[in-house]
Amino acid sequence: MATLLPRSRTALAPGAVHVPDWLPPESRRALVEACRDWARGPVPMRRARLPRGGVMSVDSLCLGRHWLPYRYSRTADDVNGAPVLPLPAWLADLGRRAIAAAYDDEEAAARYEPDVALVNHYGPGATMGMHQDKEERASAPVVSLSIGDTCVFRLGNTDTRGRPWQDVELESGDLLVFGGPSRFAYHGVPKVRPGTGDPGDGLARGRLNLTLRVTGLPG
Ligand SMILES: O=C(O)CCC(=O)C(=O)O
Ligand SMILES: [Fe+2]
Repeated sequence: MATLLPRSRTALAPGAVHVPDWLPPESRRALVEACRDWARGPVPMRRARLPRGGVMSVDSLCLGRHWLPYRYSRTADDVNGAPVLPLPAWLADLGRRAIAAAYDDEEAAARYEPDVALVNHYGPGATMGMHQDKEERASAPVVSLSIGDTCVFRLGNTDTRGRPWQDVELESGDLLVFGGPSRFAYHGVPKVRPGTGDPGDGLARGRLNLTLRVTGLPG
């Protein structure tokens, strides 16, 4: 989206860094294409069912390991039981470059070995409630990439899903890393702004989010 003021790298909280416009247009297009390929299977995108009967409004798929509320599995136990696709080496590399960019720390980047990616697509009306990413058994940072429509991302605190929180607009190409003291902060996506994405990204509509994580689970 065209902005009047240039947006700059911002530390939102200790360990939480927003890097606007980090992904160049060709990388956005390549990621959109890759997501399309992954969605062809063996595990299609799905809306996860929550234990109390609700259904998430985002469509999601996983690489490396399958996430379902609230655990990881090698196979897509709540979809079709198929093994999930591996996390491609190029995507883990992108994660390392993201850590280097956010923290300006080449050593932290070299150590970063994500083993899962979660891909979410926000179609019309989709949101994500406040939650912690806590099925992982490691405290390495989460790398989050946004493509398509702009959203309001809400970064809360580590104690409760309520205030204090801060809202930040994530636009197409933005990188957000949350690690260190912010790794287990509550967060969510209360709003996506329809029609704000760049058609050049190759996404017909909605918002795509990829998160890379280190599960710390035995291989
Ligand atoms: O869409 C986003 O920016 C956040 C996604 C998220 O929090 C998650 O997949 O756990
Ligand atoms: Fe999350």
